[in-house]
Amino acid sequence: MRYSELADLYQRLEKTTLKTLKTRFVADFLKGTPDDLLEIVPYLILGKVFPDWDERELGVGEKLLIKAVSLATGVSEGEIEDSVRDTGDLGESVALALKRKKQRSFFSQPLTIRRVYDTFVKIAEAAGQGSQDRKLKYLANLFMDAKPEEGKYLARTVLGTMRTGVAEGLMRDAIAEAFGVKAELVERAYMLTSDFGYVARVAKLEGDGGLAKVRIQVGKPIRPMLAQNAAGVKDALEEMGGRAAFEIKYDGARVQVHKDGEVVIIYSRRLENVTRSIPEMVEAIKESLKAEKAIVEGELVAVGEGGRPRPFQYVLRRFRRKYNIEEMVERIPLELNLFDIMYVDGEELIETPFSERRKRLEEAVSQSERVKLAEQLVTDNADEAEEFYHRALELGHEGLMAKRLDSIYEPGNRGKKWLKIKPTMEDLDLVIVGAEWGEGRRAHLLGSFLVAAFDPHSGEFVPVGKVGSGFTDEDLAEFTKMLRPLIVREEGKNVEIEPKIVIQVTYQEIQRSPKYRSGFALRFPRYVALREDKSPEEADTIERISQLYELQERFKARK
Ligand SMILES: Nc1ncnc2c1ncn2[C@@H]1O[C@H](COP(=O)(O)OP(=O)(O)OP(=O)(O)O)[C@@H](O)[C@H]1O
Repeated sequence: MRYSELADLYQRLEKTTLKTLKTRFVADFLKGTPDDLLEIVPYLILGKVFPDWDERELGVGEKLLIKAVSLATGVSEGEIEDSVRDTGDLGESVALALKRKKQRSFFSQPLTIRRVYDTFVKIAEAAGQGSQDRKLKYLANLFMDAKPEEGKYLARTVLGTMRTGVAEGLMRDAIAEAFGVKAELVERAYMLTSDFGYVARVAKLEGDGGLAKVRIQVGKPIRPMLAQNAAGVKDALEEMGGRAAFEIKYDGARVQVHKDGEVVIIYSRRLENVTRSIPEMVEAIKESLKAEKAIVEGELVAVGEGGRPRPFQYVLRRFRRKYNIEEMVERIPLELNLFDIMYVDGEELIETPFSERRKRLEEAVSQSERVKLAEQLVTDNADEAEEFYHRALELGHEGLMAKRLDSIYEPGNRGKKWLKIKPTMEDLDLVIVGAEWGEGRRAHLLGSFLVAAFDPHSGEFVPVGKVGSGFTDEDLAEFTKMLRPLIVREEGKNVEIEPKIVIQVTYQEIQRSPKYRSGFALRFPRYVALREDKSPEEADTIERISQLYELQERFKARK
């Protein structure tokens, strides 16, 4: 299949904002995709080469890409850079450079999707000495045979800046439409395997029946089950029917561990493979997890003096580190608090009640200094739970989780089977969708950021406020650098930004307001931290804000 067909699809997707139309375009394309490409095409459509949980990445930056295009077209690197400054869009500039190319090489071969993908794999796998040169050569070869439009999308794929507005929900619907299968079954299979390529293949070749039989697989991350807020311990206990498991809510980063014999893979909350950044945990898990094959979940916490937890950003620093990891092992010691088990030695446990899963977890793990079980109290006594809650806070933890004893594990669901209890109003994790250039000394920096919540029904991001405080000068410089490539449109001082970056925002209150389409506005929003561990679709939703609003009003009424 020709790559030009895919380029054509990207172009059509870019030209419409209508979700139904986009879904149809993607569905038609998938329908026409041959079986052997079905595992890779959904990801290419999403603007990715590999699923997020795949450890491979291209490792190609803007500089190398420009060099490759220069090599392929004879247009100098300087000229391409100038052009990027003019167009503000590298993809566009690559297309322009390809248009200027004097002559098509005599041996030029039309690009196929297979060739593009195989080249990407080679680029991702190039390592060690001379790898930059090899990557350059592979890329230049692709651009040599690319038509301008193809070049544009190749560049965007390589840099991860595709802007076709296709997200997970749309892909799910498109797979269902393409192969005439039920969207719920596609969703279910995806929640269990996080693999659109695999799901698309099963949908096509085995239909609804095949999808319904999809099981979790060691080595493919399961979408995490999530929690809602509770106003307090008492409310939580009531909601759970009078008796519940309370656990410490550790303030770290959630991880999902897949063990298969000697192989241990650790996924972050975003289901990215973070194994390499925490080698000491891999060893500790191998020792503690007695089962041969297992999938377990827990919260990874950075421990400070006297065993007190440090803020979750420390764990994220560990995840980010690519070099001199050993030094970080010393500087930021970690502890894993396991709280769930989804699979053990051939047995799938997600439909097993939580109380039983906990037992299985206890059996599968022998605790050590680095690997522990989340501290738990099963009770029907509100005072006892309250006491546990206060002790958790005193020890420096975030609060408690309450879990229904009879609940199954619901991948990707934020239901009422798990509730979190925290002392303050919850900070929100919101997506940056716009910004404003500063003034005077800060004219070259983006200053105030329009933040939005996710609406899973429409797949859109709906603004709820503007955040201008809480940033240091360094933060603003970093955000400007990060957001510049994501600028979609500029109008005067205002810029529209592609929803990619999630930040944690604190605020005084949620207000009802006609100012935004969401109907809500944050009062005194303030930046707290960058949430690199969350994708835009994992940001807080409009429903959640509405729930928090109701909780807030209840709190107020009580006071
Ligand atoms: N004992 C525990 N059981 C379950 N989750 C826990 C536990 N301790 C800490 N956590 C963390 O709390 C989170 C549960 O809250 P929620 O489902 O709302 O996730 P979240 O959106 O990441 O929220 P938050 O920002 O509060 O961590 C889990 O994702 C996990 O990272």
